[in-house]
Amino acid sequence: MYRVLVTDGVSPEGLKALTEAPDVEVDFRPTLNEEELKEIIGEYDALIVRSATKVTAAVLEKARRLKIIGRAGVGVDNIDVKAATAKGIIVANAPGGNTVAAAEHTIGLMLSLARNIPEACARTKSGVWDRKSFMGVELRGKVLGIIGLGRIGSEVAKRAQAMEMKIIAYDPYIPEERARDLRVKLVPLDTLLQEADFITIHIPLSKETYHLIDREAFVKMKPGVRLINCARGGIVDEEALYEALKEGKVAGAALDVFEKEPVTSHPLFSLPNVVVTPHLGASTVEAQLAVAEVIAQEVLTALRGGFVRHAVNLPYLRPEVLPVVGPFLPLAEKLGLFAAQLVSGRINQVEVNYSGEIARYDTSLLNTAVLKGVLSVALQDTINYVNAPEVAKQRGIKVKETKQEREEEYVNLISVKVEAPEGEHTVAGTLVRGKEPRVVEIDGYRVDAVPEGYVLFIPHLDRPRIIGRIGTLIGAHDINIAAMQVGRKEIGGKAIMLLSVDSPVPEETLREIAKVENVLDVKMLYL
Ligand SMILES: NC(=O)c1ccc[n+]([C@@H]2O[C@H](COP(=O)([O-])OP(=O)(O)OC[C@H]3O[C@@H](n4cnc5c(N)ncnc54)[C@H](O)[C@@H]3O)[C@@H](O)[C@H]2O)c1
Ligand SMILES: O=C(O)CC[C@@H](O)C(=O)O
Repeated sequence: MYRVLVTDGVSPEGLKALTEAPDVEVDFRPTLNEEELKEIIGEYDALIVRSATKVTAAVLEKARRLKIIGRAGVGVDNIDVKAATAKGIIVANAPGGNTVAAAEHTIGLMLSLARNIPEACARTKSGVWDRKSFMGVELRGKVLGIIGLGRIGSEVAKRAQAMEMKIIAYDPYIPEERARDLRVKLVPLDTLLQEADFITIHIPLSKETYHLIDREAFVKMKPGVRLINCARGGIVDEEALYEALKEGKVAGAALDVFEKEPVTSHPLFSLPNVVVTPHLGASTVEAQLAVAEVIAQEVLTALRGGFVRHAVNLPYLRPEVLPVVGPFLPLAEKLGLFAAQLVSGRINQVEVNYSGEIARYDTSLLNTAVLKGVLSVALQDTINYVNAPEVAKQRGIKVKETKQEREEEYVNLISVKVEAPEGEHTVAGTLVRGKEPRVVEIDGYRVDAVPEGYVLFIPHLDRPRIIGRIGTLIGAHDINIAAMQVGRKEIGGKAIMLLSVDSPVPEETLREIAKVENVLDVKMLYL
C-alpha cells in the first residue's frame, strides 16, 4: 500500500484518482510546520503540497521512501528541488491548471489599482460617503508592460487587449513568433520600465529574478507607474517599492505575493495606494480542482513506476518531441529490464540503438527509460527517471547511443545491448499499432513476444520432444502457460524458447528444466 501525505488544503475532490485507488492510502494534514513534517515524512511514498509547506533539505533528509513531491500549482520555489533530485525524488508541478485564475486575479488587481476599489469599498462600508478621494484612471490606451510572457503573461495580454491597452513584454526566452501571434511587442527590460503605465510580473522566482525590480529599476520607470505582482514575492525589492511609493514615483502597487509568507504586518500595508491579497492568484474552485486532478494523476503514475509528464527535475524535452517519444518509454524500459535479466553479474555498458523514424528525435529520455529498466532488476522501485542516469554513473555503467534513420523491416526499432564480463545480450523491440510493446529479437533470434509478467527464457538445442517435456514439468506444478514463442536460426541448431506463465516457476522446477536433455540454460524473468 502506498502512503500519500497531502498538506496545504489541496482540493480533496480533485484527488479522487488517489483516494479511490485500491493501492493508495491518503492522509490529509492541512497545516504542518517543518518540525512536524520532518517527524512524519519518513512514513510516506508521496507528498502533495501547495505553496505554504516548505519542503526543505532538512525535511528531505528524513524522507526514507518518498518517491514524488507533487506541487498542486506552478511555482516550486517552496521545494528544495536540488536536494530532492540528489535523493532521486521526482518533483512535479501542475502547470496550466491555474493559469486563467492567476490571469483573472491580475486583471482584478489592475482594475482595483486604477479605480481605488478596495479603499473606496472600505471607506464606504465605514459609513463615509466620499466621492472626491477616489479619482481613478482608465486602462484604455495605457501601455501595459508584461514581464514574463509565459502561460499567465499571455492570458493577461489577451484580456488587457480586450480593454484596449497597448501591450509590450520582456521575456528573453520566448520566440518572436509567439509574441507576434499574441500581438505583443517584445522589448528589452529597460524599455519596458521606461514606457509602461502599468507593469505586471509573471516570471518564476529564481536566483536570476530575485530583486529584479530593485531601486535602479524604479528609477528607470515612468512617473506615476502602477505595479502588479501576482507571481512571487522576492522578485520585487519591497523596501525599494515602499520608497518609490512614498516619494510618488509609483502611483500604486497591487501585491498578491510577498517575500515572506504568511505576512500579517508590513510597512507597505500602511499605504493607501497599495492593494494586497494573501496569495490568492490560484484560489478559484476551478483552478484548485484542475491542479489537484493533474497532480493526483502524476503521483499515481510515479508510484506505479511510470513516466511523470510534469516532472521539473527531468531533462527537458521540447513539447513537440514528447508526443512522439512518449509512447516508446514503456518499450524502452521493458527492453532494459529484459536484457539486464539475461546477463549474470555486473553490467559494464548499455548500448541503445534506434533505427527508423524515432532516430530523428531527441531520444535522451528513452535512454533514461532503458537505464531505469536495467537498474530496477537490482534496485527495484528505488530507481526512477530522475535518478537512473546518476545511479548508472555511480555504478560505472557506460551508456552508448547509436542511430540510423533507415530501418528495413519496422517503422521503428529499439535495440538494447547489455555487456557484462560474462558476456553480452541484445533485445530488440518495436511498437505494434503505435502503442503496444513487442520484443521482436533476442540475441539475433526472431520472436514476437509481449514483454509482460513472468517469462521463462530457455536457450536450447532444436530437437524433437523438448517443448513437450518442459510443458509437462511446468504443468505438473499447476502453472498455466499463457503463451509460447520459439526462435531458431537453423533447423537442429541453437534455439530460444520464451514461455509466458501466470505465476513464477519455483526454483526446484527450474532446476528440473535445466536437466532436460538439450536445454542449455533456464532463466525466470519478470517483465
Ligand atoms: N499568485 C499565484 O497564486 C500564482 C499562481 C500561478 C503562478 N504563479 C507564479 O507565476 C509564475 C508564472 O507562471 P506561468 O504559469 O505563467 O509560468 P510559465 O513558465 O508559463 O511562464 C514564465 C515565463 O517567464 C519567462 N521568464 C523566466 N525567467 C525570466 C526572466 N528572468 N525575465 C523575463 N522572463 C523570464 C519564461 O520564459 C516564461 O515565458 C510562476 O512561476 C509562479 O511563481 C503565481
Ligand atoms: O497553491 C496556491 O494557491 C498558489 C499557487 C501559485 O502560487 C503557483 O505557483 O501555482
